[in-house]
Amino acid sequence: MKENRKAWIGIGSNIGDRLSHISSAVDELKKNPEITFEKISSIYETDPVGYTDQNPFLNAVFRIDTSLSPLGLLDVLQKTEHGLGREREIRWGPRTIDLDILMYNDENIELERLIVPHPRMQERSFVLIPLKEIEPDLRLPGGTHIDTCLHDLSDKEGVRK
Ligand SMILES: Nc1nc2nc(S)n(CCO)c2c(=O)[nH]1
Repeated sequence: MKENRKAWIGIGSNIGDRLSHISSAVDELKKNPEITFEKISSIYETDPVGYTDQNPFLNAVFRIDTSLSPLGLLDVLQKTEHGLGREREIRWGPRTIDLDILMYNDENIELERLIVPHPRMQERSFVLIPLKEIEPDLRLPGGTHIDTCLHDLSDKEGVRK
């Protein structure tokens, strides 16, 4: 019997009917017998960071319980993205749906395909604000309390419920 593991996933969309893309992706993942949704944040409207010349995103974060391995989970997320028409044109560019593994248990993973914890999560209010909603007392990888991390970020006003 495989023991189950916790994973935190970031979801985002900034093309087309963003809300329906997000709810379709969640519905698709909920059908997977190896994934149990435990918590899901509100959906936030967020200003684009990184590549800023694009439409605003809708973002959320959810926690799952899963028997999938990290790469097994990545495969399921990428299949879900492709099923919703995600085309990886510009790496940082607009996308119908984006599913990122933020954390997987307390594991550190450094693979070509997968780096966990997500290397940019601690500098992104569009991740930390929804994450704090579902995990208010979370200590981020490296031990920093999520409030401390959020306090230092300057892009908080770019995240709106
Ligand atoms: N607000 C916001 N900005 C972003 N920039 C990139 S790249 N992405 C894609 C996630 O890696 C986002 C996003 O999801 N939300």
